[in-house]
Amino acid sequence: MKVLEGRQQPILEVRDFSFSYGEIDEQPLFDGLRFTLNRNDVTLLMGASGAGKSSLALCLNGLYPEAIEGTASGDILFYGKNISEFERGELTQEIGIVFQDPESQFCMMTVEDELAFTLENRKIPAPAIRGRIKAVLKAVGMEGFENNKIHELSGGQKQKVALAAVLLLEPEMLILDEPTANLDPVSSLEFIKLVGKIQKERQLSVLIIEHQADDWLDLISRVLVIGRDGQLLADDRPERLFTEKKQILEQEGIFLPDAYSDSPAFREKWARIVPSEKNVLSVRGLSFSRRKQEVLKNVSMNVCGGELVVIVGENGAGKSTLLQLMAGLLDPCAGTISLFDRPLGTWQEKDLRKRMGFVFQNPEHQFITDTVYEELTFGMKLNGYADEGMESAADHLMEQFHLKAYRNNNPFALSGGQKRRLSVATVLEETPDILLFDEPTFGQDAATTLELMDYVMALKAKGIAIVFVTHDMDIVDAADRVVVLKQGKVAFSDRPASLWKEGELLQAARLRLPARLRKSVEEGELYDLIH
Ligand SMILES: Nc1ncnc2c1ncn2[C@@H]1O[C@H](COP(=O)(O)OP(=O)(O)OP(=O)(O)O)[C@@H](O)[C@H]1O
Ligand SMILES: Nc1ncnc2c1ncn2[C@@H]1O[C@H](COP(=O)(O)OP(=O)(O)OP(=O)(O)O)[C@@H](O)[C@H]1O
Repeated sequence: MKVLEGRQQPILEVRDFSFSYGEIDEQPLFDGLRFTLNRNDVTLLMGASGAGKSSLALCLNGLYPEAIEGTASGDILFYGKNISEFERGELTQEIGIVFQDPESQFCMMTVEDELAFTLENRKIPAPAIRGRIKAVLKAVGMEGFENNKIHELSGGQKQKVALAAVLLLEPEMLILDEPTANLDPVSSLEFIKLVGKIQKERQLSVLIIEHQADDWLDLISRVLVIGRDGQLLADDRPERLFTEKKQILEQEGIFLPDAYSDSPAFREKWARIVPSEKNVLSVRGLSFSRRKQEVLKNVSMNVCGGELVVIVGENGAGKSTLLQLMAGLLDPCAGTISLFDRPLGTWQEKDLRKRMGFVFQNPEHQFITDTVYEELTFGMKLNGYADEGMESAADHLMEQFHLKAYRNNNPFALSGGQKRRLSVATVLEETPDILLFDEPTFGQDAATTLELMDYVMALKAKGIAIVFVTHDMDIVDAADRVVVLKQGKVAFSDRPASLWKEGELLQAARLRLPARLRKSVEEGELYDLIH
């Protein structure tokens, strides 16, 4: 593509673009959008969960109408040419997109095959392929993973491979849809730094979709906000949007960056309720191997009634594996896991599921029915709910989790944040003794994160034991106890306040301080975070 020098060269022009998953005149998702993205600009796209950010990304990159059903009007031009005039697949080489759910973009078995496929499509000569793959894997922190099977990677590792694949495309424009959602805190910072470097080197146009702008502030020059009503609510410089126009974000329930926000830290939002001393779940001497790799080594921990325990650690540390073992979905190679002093293996499956709720890292792995309502009532039916009770319980959950308008929608056709809320809501129909959540708040805007946490904290106050796997250090800060996993071993288990003093451990486990401490302490004083 021939490009002119200069900062204001338009790369993508959106002219009066409207889109609907149904008919365009009935409730369009966005309506008459008009904006231009320039070469060498980094733009942040913000909006409440469900506002239409991912859908817009798919339209911009030409995946509509090929890959998504719906109706649209208006035009999108790439370097002045209407995107509908591009050959099939041509535009996807020019506008690289990293999807919100990285699993949806893979088509090969191993990491190397996936990346080689991208390079072969670009007609890169075979002898150069290996070297390029090695270099890109190093850049995203996945050196040596060439022969690993993609479906056997951890969530964050998959996200890193998806990023590597798009970087290999060397596109003119990058669209990144919540690219750091599953990355550990330091990997997330490293990735943002990498995007900045590549953007500068290649003068790319980058569009980032993120709920939390904080770590991107040094990179972005412009912010677009789409409202729940499908209108473009703002198109401005970050400094102005986050100050003079911040009420737009507040009204839409969007996170203000911490540097511009005076809202209290998460840990101050909920009254501190001391957990009981009653052990609900105990893990003793647990070891677990996947293939020949020992993923967990001699792990012991307890979770008490009314306690919020968070498990943290770098991508691939073994967090999701530990949670699945705690839920009885995998069997330990050594050690025991007991619920109320009875090993999990001695429980009837039906009783175990009544007493414990489990939310998968990827919400789609959990969905088994065709509508939001059926999904919510599936467990209730198994547990013998009466019809009227079931209807009102499901209504209550849909109301709480902003899913009422999607009652009859297919769970797979929800937005990322809506899927996450549905997967959390499905385990709340009963009041179990323990809830295990794998990254429950990812993909949420400020308002829905707070509502979800309010709900969970109310359950904790009732005495329910809660375990989170999370990369969100502000949520860690609000927990009763934090367990740090490092290469499958427990490296720390105590109050979060004690962890924040352990600079070396934070660094080794690729963690960060929560925002309230980052604000007051120069992070670099504790350790040199990005090398
Ligand atoms: N394939 C689909 N069919 C029908 N409706 C859909 C489909 N995909 C998404 N939607 C609906 O379109 C709306 C916008 O979804 P989209 O994923 O674009 O939102 P988003 O702003 O990216 O949200 P989030 O921040 O939660 O990821 C949502 O209400 C969603 O339920
Ligand atoms: N199904 C599987 N088969 C083989 N190995 C696996 C499988 N699932 C995960 N692993 C490996 O086990 C290790 C731990 O994975 P796990 O998903 O528990 O990590 P995690 O701490 O949850 O990571 P993340 O923060 O990226 O989600 C990783 O090295 C991963 O590659």
